Amino acid sequence: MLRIRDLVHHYPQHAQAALAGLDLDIPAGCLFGLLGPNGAGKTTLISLVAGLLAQQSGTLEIDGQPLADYRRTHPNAIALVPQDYAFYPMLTVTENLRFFAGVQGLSGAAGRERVAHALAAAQLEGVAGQLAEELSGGLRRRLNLAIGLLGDPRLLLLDEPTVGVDPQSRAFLLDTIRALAADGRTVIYTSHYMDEVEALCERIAIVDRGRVLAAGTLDELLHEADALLSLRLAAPLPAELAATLAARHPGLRARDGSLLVAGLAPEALPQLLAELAAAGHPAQAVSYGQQDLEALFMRLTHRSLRD
Ligand SMILES: Nc1ncnc2c1ncn2[C@@H]1O[C@H](COP(=O)(O)OP(=O)(O)OP(=O)(O)O)[C@@H](O)[C@H]1O
Repeated sequence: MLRIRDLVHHYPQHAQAALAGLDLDIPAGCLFGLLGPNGAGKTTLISLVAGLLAQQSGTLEIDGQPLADYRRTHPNAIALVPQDYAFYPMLTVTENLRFFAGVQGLSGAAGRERVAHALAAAQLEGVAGQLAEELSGGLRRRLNLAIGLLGDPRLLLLDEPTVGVDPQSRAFLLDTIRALAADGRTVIYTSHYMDEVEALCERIAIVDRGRVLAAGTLDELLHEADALLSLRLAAPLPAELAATLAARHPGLRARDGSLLVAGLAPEALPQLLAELAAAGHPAQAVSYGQQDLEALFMRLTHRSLRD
């Protein structure tokens, strides 16, 4: 459905390209995850697809049509749900929805039907008359999403839609997004949360410095990943010791009471176990050969998602 080739984008007064020749194919009806650290180019990419930024060079096509032509013939087919709250705090939930429906040319009975549909899809009926500024973080995210659904888009672009929400709202949002994709929509989902992308998305692209470093189904990506060594420890490793070990064993990271090491040569294992024991943190259990998206991500980008 969406075909992207050699997409380049420069912001004025910014020497480094935000997109540096990005290639990507996103099949129709796919729930697609864009995973990348801060500044990777995710927002720039979806802003270009949404038409918020003018295309500078490269190819952007939907169903074989240049994006600009597609947008002209299908004005409401692409919707962006931005990272920031994009509604009026001093209007109620319903007033916001009516206003944004009007902006999209949805008036009269059709407009009312779309507002009711968006309210129901985001389960906001119970707070329809409340001022947006009085909503909790989770309900604000749902209002952002509801506004994105007004035009019944075929392609929905979600920019970190679960940032700052409580676990219950997060679970609700993820279920809603799944249902939207199951309905045949194409959904592009950007996130820092590896677990969300893993659980939600059928296909994933790892993006960094304006390029796609790897793309495919989770299985395909993990197939290419290095085997992962996992050590269970009695207690979390002190940060200083973890840093010392990471300097000697690239791909090592401490997570709670575990130590994970990607791509460790088997002959280096005894030395690592001896170092841990000498430091007073002997491994209690060792497993080898797991695959892990986070390890692949770190190997490809040389940084963690929050760097
Ligand atoms: N309006 C702007 N003006 C100048 N430079 C920008 C602008 N927006 C983004 N950039 C730069 O372009 C690059 C890509 O940024 P972008 O926001 O697309 O990344 P991102 O992957 O969405 O990051 P984040 O997860 O932090 O939102 C970064 O180097 C960023 O500093």
